Amino acid sequence: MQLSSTIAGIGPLDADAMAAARARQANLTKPPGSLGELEELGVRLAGLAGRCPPPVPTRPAVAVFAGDHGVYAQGVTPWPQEVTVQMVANFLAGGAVINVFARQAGAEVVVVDVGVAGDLDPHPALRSHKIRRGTRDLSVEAALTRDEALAAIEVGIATAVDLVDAGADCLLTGDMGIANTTAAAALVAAFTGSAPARVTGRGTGIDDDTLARKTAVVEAALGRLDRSADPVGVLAEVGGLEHAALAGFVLGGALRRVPVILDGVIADAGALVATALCADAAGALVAGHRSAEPGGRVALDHLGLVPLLDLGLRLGEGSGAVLAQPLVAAAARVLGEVATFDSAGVARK
Ligand SMILES: Cc1cc2ncn([C@H]3O[C@H](COP(=O)(O)O)[C@@H](O)[C@H]3O)c2cc1C
Ligand SMILES: O=C(O)c1cccnc1
Repeated sequence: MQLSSTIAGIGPLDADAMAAARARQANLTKPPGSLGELEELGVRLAGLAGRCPPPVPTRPAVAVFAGDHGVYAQGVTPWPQEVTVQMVANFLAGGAVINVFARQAGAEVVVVDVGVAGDLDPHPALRSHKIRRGTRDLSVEAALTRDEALAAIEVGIATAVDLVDAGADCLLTGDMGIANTTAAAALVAAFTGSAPARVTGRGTGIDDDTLARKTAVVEAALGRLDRSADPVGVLAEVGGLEHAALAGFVLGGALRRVPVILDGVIADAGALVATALCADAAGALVAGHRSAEPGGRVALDHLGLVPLLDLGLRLGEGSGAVLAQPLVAAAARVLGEVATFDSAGVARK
C-alpha cells in the first residue's frame, strides 16, 4: 500500500467519542482519576475507535521486523551478525522470549524479513519482503536509498493492514537486527534534535570503549545529515530497514484505527519517523514500556507518550509491547464494564 494514500487516509482522534469517554470515566464507581494513566488511555482508545465504550482488543498480533546493518562493521555491538538470522529461526521455532510472552498474552507472532543478510527457509509465520541484504554503513554513507526506505515503509503498512483485515484488533511492534540500536540512536538524535551522546546507549551490553565508538559513529552519521531533508530522507540516511518498516506499521495501524503498542527504542525511533510523516498517526500510539536504552526515554518524551511499564527491559523483539497488551485491554474494558454510581447505587457528594 502506498505511503501517500495511507497518510491521506489517517484522521484525528474522534473528539465526541473522547468527550463521552471522559464523562463516563467521571461516573464510574471509583474516585475520579484513580486509574491514573489508564483513564487517559481509555479516552484515547475511544477516540481511536470513534465510539465509547471502545472495543476491548482480544486479538493482538505482533510483527517482528528483521534486518541487518552495515554499521555492524564498525564494532558497535558485541554479538555476531549471524545472530539476526539465527534468532529469526528461533522465533519461527517458537523458542524466543517473544514467543513465550506471546503465548502468555494470546498474541499471534509473525516475522517479516525486510533486510536480513542471510537466507531464511520458508515458514508459514515468515513473510519474505527482503529489500536488500542489510543496510549500507550509516557511519560513512546513506544507509538506504530513498526508494529502499519507501519500499520498507510500504512493507510495514501492508503488514499492519493485512493483519487487521485478517482479524487482529491490536498491533504490537517487534524487531530483530544486530546493531539496530545504533541506527535507532541516530534516528532519535535526528528527529528530536538531541545530542548523540544523550541518546546512544549500551544496546545488548557494551563496555565503555565500545560505547564511545558507537557514540562517535552516531555523531558521524548526524554530521552528514542534510538538515533540510524530509522524514524519508533522514530515515534513508541513518536508519534501518526494520525501523522503516516499523514506521509504516504505525501508519497502517493508524489508518485502520487500531492501537499500536510500541516496544522499545527501535519501535520508538520508527514512531518518530511515522509521526513526522503524519502527525495524526500519534493517536494510535501506546508506549508499551520504557526501554533501558536512553534514546527510548528521549523519543517517548518527544512523542508525549507515558510508558505503561518501566521494568528495565532492553531486549526488543516486541517483548515489552506484548507484556503491556493486557493493560491496554483493561483500559478499554473499564469503560464498558465498570458500574456507574447510579447503576450500582453508590453514593457521592
Ligand atoms: C541473542 C539475542 C536476542 C535478541 N533479541 C533481541 N535482540 C535485540 O538486540 C539487538 C540490538 O542490540 P545491538 O544494537 O546492541 O546489537 C537487536 O537484534 C534487538 O532486537 C537480541 C540480541 C541478541 C544478542
Ligand atoms: O529497547 C529495545 O528494544 C532494545 C534495547 C537494547 C537492545 N535491543 C533492543
